[in-house]
Amino acid sequence: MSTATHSRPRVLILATGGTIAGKADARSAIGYDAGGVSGQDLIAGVPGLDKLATLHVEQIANIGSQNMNDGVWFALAKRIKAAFAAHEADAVVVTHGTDTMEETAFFLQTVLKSASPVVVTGAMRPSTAISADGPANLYEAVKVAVAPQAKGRGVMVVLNDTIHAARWVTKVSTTDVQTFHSINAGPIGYVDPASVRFLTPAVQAEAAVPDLTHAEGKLPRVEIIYGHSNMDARQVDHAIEDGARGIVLAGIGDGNASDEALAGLDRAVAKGLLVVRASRVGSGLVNRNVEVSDDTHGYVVSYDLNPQKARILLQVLIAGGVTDVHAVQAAFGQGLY
Ligand SMILES: NC(=O)C[C@H](N)C(=O)O
Repeated sequence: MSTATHSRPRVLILATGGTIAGKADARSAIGYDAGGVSGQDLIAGVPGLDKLATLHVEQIANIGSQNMNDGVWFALAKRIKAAFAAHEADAVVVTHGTDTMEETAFFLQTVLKSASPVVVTGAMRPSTAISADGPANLYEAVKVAVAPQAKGRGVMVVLNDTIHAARWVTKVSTTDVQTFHSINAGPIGYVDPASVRFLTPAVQAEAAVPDLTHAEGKLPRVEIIYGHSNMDARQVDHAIEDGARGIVLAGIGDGNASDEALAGLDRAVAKGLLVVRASRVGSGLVNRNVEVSDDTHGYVVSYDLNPQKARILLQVLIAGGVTDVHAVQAAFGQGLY
């Protein structure tokens, strides 16, 4: 991308696939394959996009986000960091599948420390569907990315006229176009043909995590173990034997688990694994020392982070050498006031 002075803001679009790039499957009336249409073709299908910004598109991957992986995450993080460092772009828009969009957005939020906007968008209907939602979402994502008031807000998710912060956004419907909600906090803003309006001031918490954007390859292994009634410790013991560095409990209620499962988690702590108590419930915070004495067991709590985001934060911390239980707990509290 040129660094010359531009009258329009410069937006780097990084395409990774997803339903937004999905095409109908000729074998079935309802089926489609996520990924397939190129980022270049996606922007060509959105009238007026070129009037919002000078666009440059790069294809980072073309996959359904069910196949999202550390390799694509690091490729995205490095490219975004390099683009901002070289003043190549004023903002970045990532096109992505919705299944793991919240995880990619949170990973990027965790490892990037830039005031320039990064907006992740996608679609619930494939590009070939009647009333495909991708073009409007892409248009709105670029519109938010270039809005002056988007600066300093970190990584955002924009779909269906709604702007979400990476920390709180989560997918709540398998099929609805309004699938993203910001649990506990609500959306941070709205975008519509008339305006981009934020509901909160721009305060981006300084992430208490190491800079990993130069790291290569894979994040350390952290398992999520889903709590349920009649729970034993077999999965916990298996994770220990299998070499996991950490376990996130998607606990019942307030991050709870049976005595048997907790005994397994204690074995994990004794073996040097980091154990984070999160909740499968979907809203509310998991606080320390309520029904479970975290101080005694040596556990960390996830506060407002859902299990899949707690896993990412723990992976990034371990990868960066932050393994002291107090430092890990402090990092989970960053972003809360
Ligand atoms: N709506 C979607 O994008 C779902 C798709 N499986 C994906 O995450 O890539």
